[in-house]
Amino acid sequence: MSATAARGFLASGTPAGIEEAGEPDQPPAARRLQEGAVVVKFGGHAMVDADLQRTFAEDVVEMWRAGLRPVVVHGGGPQISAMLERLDLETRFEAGLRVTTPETMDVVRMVLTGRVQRELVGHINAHGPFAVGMTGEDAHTMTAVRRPAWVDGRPVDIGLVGDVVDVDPGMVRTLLERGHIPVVSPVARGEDGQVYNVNADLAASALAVALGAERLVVLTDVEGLYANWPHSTEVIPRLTAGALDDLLPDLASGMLPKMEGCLRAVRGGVGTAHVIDGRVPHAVLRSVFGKTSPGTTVVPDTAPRHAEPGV
Ligand SMILES: Nc1ncnc2c1ncn2[C@@H]1O[C@H](COP(=O)(O)OP(=O)(O)O)[C@@H](O)[C@H]1O
Ligand SMILES: CC(=O)N[C@@H](CCC(=O)OP(=O)(O)O)C(=O)O
Repeated sequence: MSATAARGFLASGTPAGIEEAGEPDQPPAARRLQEGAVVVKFGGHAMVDADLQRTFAEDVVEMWRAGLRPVVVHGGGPQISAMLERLDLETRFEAGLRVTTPETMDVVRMVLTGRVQRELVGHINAHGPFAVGMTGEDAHTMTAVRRPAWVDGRPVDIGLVGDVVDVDPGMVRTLLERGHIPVVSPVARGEDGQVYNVNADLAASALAVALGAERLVVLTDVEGLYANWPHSTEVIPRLTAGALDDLLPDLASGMLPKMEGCLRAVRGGVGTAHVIDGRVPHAVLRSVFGKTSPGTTVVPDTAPRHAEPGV
């Protein structure tokens, strides 16, 4: 779907490929979502293609034009790994999280805030003066503590990896109220004076909870959560928080922080959390305005079995 078609969808109807979502001038999902923020996490694997970055930016601006309040939290794992490799620095992951030495942390901060965030801000601002980049450090938005990790039941030291324990959403709210689209890098401050590397899925989830967001939408490089991966690529379309909780210990690394983030989000009051395929152009618009979201939807335990349009 082109940007013009996407605009057409919001303005006057439904282009091919998107299910009818409601009245043509403004889909019901849009009306409902205007009440709250929609936190969109753009994963590093989904953003390796410049065209996808551009269509992602178009989607975010279209959401804004429809009256929604999008907040972007970006990843950048592959981009960090590429830079570490160029610098001849070793990198490894434990339980889906990058083992972060002080030297690694410098590179993480440089790549996320100096490059990935700037690129996204640039793509969004090609459409107008919307995006403002910030990190979790700014205005004490995210406070983190060192995250403990276990592998096979044994504790492992993963260094300066943070778990967000406090979010002050004031600055993000101020930006939203002033009509901006915040673009947030997943770096947080610690009360111990350290800067922490936070997995972007978990940062997005914590921010969504603090904002009381209507939705968390996580873009990645697969169609959703696969049942029995890597043996099958059958997508689980819908999960309650309780069912996801049971599944979590069996998940492999990439999906682990994503699904943990979705679980924390819905348990923290976010309406629904969605994992969708960011390789599909305009996936965000399909998720937010379609009758049902593609990919995997996580709902609170109390959610009605037959969800409303747009869920
Ligand atoms: N159950 C699963 N379903 C789908 N993908 C899975 C699953 N378990 C592990 N994965 C892996 O997780 C990856 C997505 O996580 P990740 O590489 O961290 O992406 P991102 O950069 O979007 O955060 C997929 O490409 C896939 O290889
Ligand atoms: C602690 C930790 O693992 N932090 C991540 C932060 C970036 C991220 O999460 O990027 P994706 O969403 O693209 O995976 C990292 O260093 O790769």
